Amino acid sequence: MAQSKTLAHFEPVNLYEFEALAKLKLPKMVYDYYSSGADDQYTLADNIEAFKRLRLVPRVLVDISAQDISTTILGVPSSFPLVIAPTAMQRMAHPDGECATARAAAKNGVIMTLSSWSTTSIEQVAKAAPGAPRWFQLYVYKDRDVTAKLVRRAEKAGYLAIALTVDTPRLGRREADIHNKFSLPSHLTMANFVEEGDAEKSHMEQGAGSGLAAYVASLIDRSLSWKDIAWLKSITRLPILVKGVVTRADAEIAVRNGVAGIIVSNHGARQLDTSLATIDCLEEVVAGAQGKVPVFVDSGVRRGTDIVKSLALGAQAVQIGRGVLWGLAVGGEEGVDRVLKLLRDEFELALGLCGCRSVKDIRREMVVRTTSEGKRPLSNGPMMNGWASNNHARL
Ligand SMILES: Cc1cc2nc3c(=O)[nH]c(=O)nc-3n(C[C@H](O)[C@H](O)[C@H](O)COP(=O)(O)O)c2cc1C
Ligand SMILES: CCCCC(=O)C(=O)O
Repeated sequence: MAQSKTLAHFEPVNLYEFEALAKLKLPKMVYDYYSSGADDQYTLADNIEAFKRLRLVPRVLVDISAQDISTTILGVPSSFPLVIAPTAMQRMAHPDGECATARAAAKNGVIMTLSSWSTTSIEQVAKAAPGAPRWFQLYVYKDRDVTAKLVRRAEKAGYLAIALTVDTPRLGRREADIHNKFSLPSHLTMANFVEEGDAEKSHMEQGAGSGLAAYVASLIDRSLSWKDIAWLKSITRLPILVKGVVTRADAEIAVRNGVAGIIVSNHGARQLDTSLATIDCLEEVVAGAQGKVPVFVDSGVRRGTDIVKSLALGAQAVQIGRGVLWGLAVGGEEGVDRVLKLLRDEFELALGLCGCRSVKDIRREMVVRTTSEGKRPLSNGPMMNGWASNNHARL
């Protein structure tokens, strides 16, 4: 098989190499859509840079011969603290699209989130890996009946939670998509609307600019507000997570509105350019959540060390978006499987080298903020945290 052959010839050993290989394989329009951020892409770069500014402070001579990196997410076991973020239109990356992702997620014991804008239907994805834990990401259409129907279908098909995306009342301006006149290739559909015979929602027109921007502008409900959490709760018994919160104030409101979890996200820098990197917002949001609901983080996670840092700053797990798309493009299910295993191995290694046997051993003190040159800020003194200086008081 051509896909496997590529893997056999050049085995990517990190997510950046998966991206480089994916770029070679994908049509330019598709690669550009997947990789782009909004406007000048300052936040796109900063999502990565911000993780680099954080440095780890390891402890030594801890027996790590029996590591356990598993965790529990909303009551569901997860082989390590990672959830697959929703990314739209996965069959542009590989013909097996969302089904390949679902199978690889199930095989690796991690939760997959399916996008509202999948190119495979809610039910088909459920059938691809029966019984595996999955969340459904919701975009709210102006037509609330259409929206409610999506939620009911997800519930019926066994999805365990609804991730309501709250950072996209309008689409961020992705300049490559405008140049490329991006639209969903005509052999593919927004599969959740095909059965309804709703061509306006299942297809995307190619027009003068980004077809996606036009689709969002005409169909997505810009009036979405906090009161709609109550509406959503009135139509489903599934737990609701809000995806796209980046402030303490919004985290507090989310908790008051009875959400089951908060996902700190800037949508992989595809919405508001020059917004803060999410890893720099995480602690604020964790404070706002007051320990009442779990907090997750995405945008810029590329390495096992990024997962350690996210957990040290209070996340229960990370989500990854593009990494899975690169895996899909490189090798379908096998490619996603490789990406998940890679991140799992990197996380286990980083955790062990930090002197942690399990995720429970992760402490805030393991992470320090540095300047962009990787220097500790002077104001924090030479040894700015107890983790490094308290002479093994923990042990
Ligand atoms: C190509 C692409 C499509 C996406 N589609 C969706 C989507 O349908 N719904 C959603 O809530 N987020 C979507 N996102 C955002 C991701 O869920 C996630 O927040 C982001 O990709 C995380 O950043 P990362 O790509 O740096 O891991 C998409 C992101 C990308 C790159
Ligand atoms: C409304 C956005 C469509 C899919 C998406 O979330 C993305 O491209 O980032």
